[in-house]
Amino acid sequence: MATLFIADLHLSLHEPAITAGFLRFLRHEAVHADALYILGDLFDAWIGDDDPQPLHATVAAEVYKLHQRGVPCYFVHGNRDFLLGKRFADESAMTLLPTETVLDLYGQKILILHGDTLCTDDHAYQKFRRRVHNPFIQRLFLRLPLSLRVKIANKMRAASQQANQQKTQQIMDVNPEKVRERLRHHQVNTLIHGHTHRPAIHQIDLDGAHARRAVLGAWHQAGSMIKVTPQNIELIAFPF
Ligand SMILES: O=C(CCCCNC(=O)Nc1ccc(S(=O)(=O)N2CCN(c3cc(Cl)cc(C(F)(F)F)c3)CC2)cc1)NO
Ligand SMILES: [Mn+2]
Repeated sequence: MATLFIADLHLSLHEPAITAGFLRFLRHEAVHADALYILGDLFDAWIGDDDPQPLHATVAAEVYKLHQRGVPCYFVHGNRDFLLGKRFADESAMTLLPTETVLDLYGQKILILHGDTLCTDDHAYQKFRRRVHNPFIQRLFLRLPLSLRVKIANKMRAASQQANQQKTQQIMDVNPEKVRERLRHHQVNTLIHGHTHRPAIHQIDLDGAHARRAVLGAWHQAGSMIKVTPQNIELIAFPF
């Protein structure tokens, strides 16, 4: 009896070892779980479900096999793959979840989200996020020829990397008050997210009560998952 959470694999054609690790994880670990939640940035970029990259079809087919084995898979958008849509979700039999969801797992309420919305000190990013989450802008972008979307994406990824180098570590982490505000809003004492690539389970004092924030690691040299069972919540790093 376990529910698994992963995030920030940043799958791309340039990192075949991570893709191979993910497929092994699906076949040997996720297949035995009650459910798998992917909390965003599964892909390093996403410019539309019509992008014919072979990687997408490979991943969709492998995730679909979970569904055939009776393991539900849920997806929360990250700041990279926020355009992943219904077509890919159907191909992979993933259920798309909103930005924030409160789960009731084995009797414990848990708030799940990607984590970028917690980084409220990163004003430049929040401004970027508001713009690209505008439905009108999204419809416009997705109507552009794929070749133009590729060009824009390459420019934006480079600009992102550039911008991140200028940012302090502090502003790129979650804002502690925002974390507490979200826990209060949903009336939960446990939160699981990714995005910051700083894996840890933090104990939080929430108005005198005990709360915790569990952060998933990115998949670079190893895999990272959070395993929730009726007894506890574990952060596990594993070789892929
Ligand atoms: O940790 C931190 C740092 C976080 C860093 C955040 N930066 C970050 O995520 N950047 C980023 C994310 C996705 C990509 S992309 O390549 O996948 N792709 C680019 C083009 N996309 C687009 C969509 C729309 Cl609707 C509209 C446009 C428009 F209008 F601009 F053309 C473009 C779709 C997505 C490229 C870069 N902060 O706390
Ligand atoms: Mn992210």
